[in-house]
Amino acid sequence: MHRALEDPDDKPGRVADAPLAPVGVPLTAISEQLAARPVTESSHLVGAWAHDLTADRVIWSETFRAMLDIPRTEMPSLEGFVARVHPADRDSVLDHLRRVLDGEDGAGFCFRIERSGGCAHFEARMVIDRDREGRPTRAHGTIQDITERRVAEEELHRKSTYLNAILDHLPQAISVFDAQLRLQCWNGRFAEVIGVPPQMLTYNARFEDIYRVPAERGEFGPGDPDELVEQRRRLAASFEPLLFERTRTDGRTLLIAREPLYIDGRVGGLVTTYTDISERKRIEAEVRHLAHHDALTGLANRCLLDARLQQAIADARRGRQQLAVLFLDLDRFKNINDSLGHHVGDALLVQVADRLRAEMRETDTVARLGGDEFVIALQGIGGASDVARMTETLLERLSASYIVDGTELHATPSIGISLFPADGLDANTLLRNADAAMYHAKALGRANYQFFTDALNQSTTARLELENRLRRAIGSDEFELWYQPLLDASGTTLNGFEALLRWRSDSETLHLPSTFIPIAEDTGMIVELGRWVLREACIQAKRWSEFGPGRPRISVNLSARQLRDVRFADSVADILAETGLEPSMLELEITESSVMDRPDEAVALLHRLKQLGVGIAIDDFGTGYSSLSYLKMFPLDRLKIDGSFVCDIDNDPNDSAIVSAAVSLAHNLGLPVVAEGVETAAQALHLARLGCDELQGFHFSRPMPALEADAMLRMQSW
Ligand SMILES: Nc1nc2c(ncn2[C@@H]2O[C@H](COP(=O)(O)O[C@H]3[C@@H](O)[C@H](n4cnc5c(=O)[nH]c(N)nc54)O[C@@H]3COP(=O)(O)O)[C@@H](O)[C@H]2O)c(=O)[nH]1
Repeated sequence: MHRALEDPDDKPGRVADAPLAPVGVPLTAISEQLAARPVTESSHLVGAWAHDLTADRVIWSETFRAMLDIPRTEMPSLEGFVARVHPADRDSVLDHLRRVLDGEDGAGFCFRIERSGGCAHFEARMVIDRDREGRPTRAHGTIQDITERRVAEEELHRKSTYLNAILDHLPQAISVFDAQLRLQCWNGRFAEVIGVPPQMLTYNARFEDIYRVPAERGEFGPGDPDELVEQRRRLAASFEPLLFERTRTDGRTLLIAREPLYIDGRVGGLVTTYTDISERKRIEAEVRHLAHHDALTGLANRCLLDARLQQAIADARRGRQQLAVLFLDLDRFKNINDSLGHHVGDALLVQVADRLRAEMRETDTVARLGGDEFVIALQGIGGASDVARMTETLLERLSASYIVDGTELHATPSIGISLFPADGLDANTLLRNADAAMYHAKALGRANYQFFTDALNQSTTARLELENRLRRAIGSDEFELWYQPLLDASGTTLNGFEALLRWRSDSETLHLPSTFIPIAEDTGMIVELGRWVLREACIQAKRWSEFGPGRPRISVNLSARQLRDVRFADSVADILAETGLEPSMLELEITESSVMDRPDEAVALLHRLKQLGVGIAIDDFGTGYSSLSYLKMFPLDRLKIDGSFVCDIDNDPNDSAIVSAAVSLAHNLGLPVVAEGVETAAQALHLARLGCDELQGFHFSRPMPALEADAMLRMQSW
């Protein structure tokens, strides 16, 4: 810290102030005068002394004696005085006396004496009288107790030492200018922060001289440095509080806080702190970036896409231009993720994002919505043919092979396109329609693009309507369970029923699950609906269990979404407890894909269900992974061979071979096999010969309402 206040110099032998007593006053006069004063320990008392050098006679005043604690009985002498001086100061005192006698101008000196309460400090003045030849004839002088002053100075010194240390340790730079804008106080960082040589910063240095240096370096922007400095000087001279940020030419950002300094109630200067907030700015920018960008690919996220789309729509509306929204989804990306692992999937997404970025113009927005879904907003397009050309290029680039971890991968996109204003006037509609067009592209065989059309519009609208009706239906008793029998291989014994959901939206229309289950899954309604199915099926099975011996088990289909519901196992337990159904009478049918989505979580859930005592069957076996490893991993009770292998089993030897292999695989694992979709007696016979344990299909019975199932059960003896 640099300051105006000089450090107090407590070395004996030097006095900074003017003489306390006039020089040359006759010693006798002083001593008589002083001897008359009371002896007290007061800083303004003065003790006097004289030394007749010719006669070697010393005189001390009463106060002198009192100050130095010398008894009246002691004869005054130079030695007597020196003996009382603090040993550490003796040499310098004697040296001073000697030098003054030798003719040096003797001003004053300081010394200490030891007292019981600590050291007392004295300031001494001394004058030498000389004869005509210049020989010293008499020395005389005064001493004054300056202990109080010294203590105050030491305290001040200690305080300023701490203050300096604190200021130099502060992370901020600090400067204090007085009311005339002259530098009074500053710390080490100040020179560095404003970029001036430290030696330029001196006490009373002028504001304008200091700030000219950064102004000339261009820190205050372009313009005449003198004018720029003058502007700043005028602003500072207003002594108004100020808080502002300044980015330096080296890229660092300073937060500058300026406050008037009040001394005795009046503005006495200006205190300015400079905080380097570059790191904070960097983190803020990073947080802002993260809030608006996808962490994996660095592309815009949903939030930024919405903002950009709204802006682009407003621009397009003003400029009467068109705008295209491309919704892009990678075909079979899930397979890559599942088979090669998420790290490969992620690396692929990053490469896709890079290719998209490379293809797009500055004005376009490329966003990742999550998973393998990307959206591109193209501004200022000429028309649909323009967009088609760009999309074809995109399709070609994205379909070229990728190398991930040294492995060549192939991933094609399906792209849906909507145009502003034709296909929507707001961001949500454009996105929804582009999404619908993308699904259409997928349905048409993937690796292609489709524009949104009126027909699509109609089917999207129809789907939305259905979605709303379904939502209403859940609360209004419009669902029914139908039951399809499961028979033994001979087709004579009823082993169980599969519960199949139906939706009776009015007395006329009975909706099959394929028309509404996918919507219920997409919207999450399946969780509530599935709970209703499970409860209804358990109530029914409990009733049947009371019909008598030969109780049929009940099979209930589960969707992937239900398996992801963390409370699913609890709700199964609750329903069993509520309905009183014996757990072993309930079998849950899950598809391969629904568990392979998150195998670890699925294994845990299936084990919990197993602990409840319910059975678990793999449905549609043969259409998905059909892998031995997962069959071993999951706690299964039955395997249901998909109907697609059954329908042509009598004509296609491959189907027969597949069923045969599946049966031996299941039997080796101790699992019974059900063949579903059995429509003819020949198929039933064929499947029984291949070793299937149970059969299900229209050949035996179509799904039927509960009352019919009741009747069938009562005739169990058929
Ligand atoms: N999550 C839930 N999914 C459910 C529920 N109820 C049904 N579903 C799923 O819907 C799919 C279609 O069911 P549905 O239209 O009822 O068709 C079933 C049978 O009618 C049909 N089947 C049976 N035998 C034959 C046959 O000989 N030929 C033929 N063409 N079709 C036949 O198969 C369907 C039963 O299949 P599966 O479940 O694989 O045993 C259906 O796949 C269910 O997954 C529900 O409550 N929740």
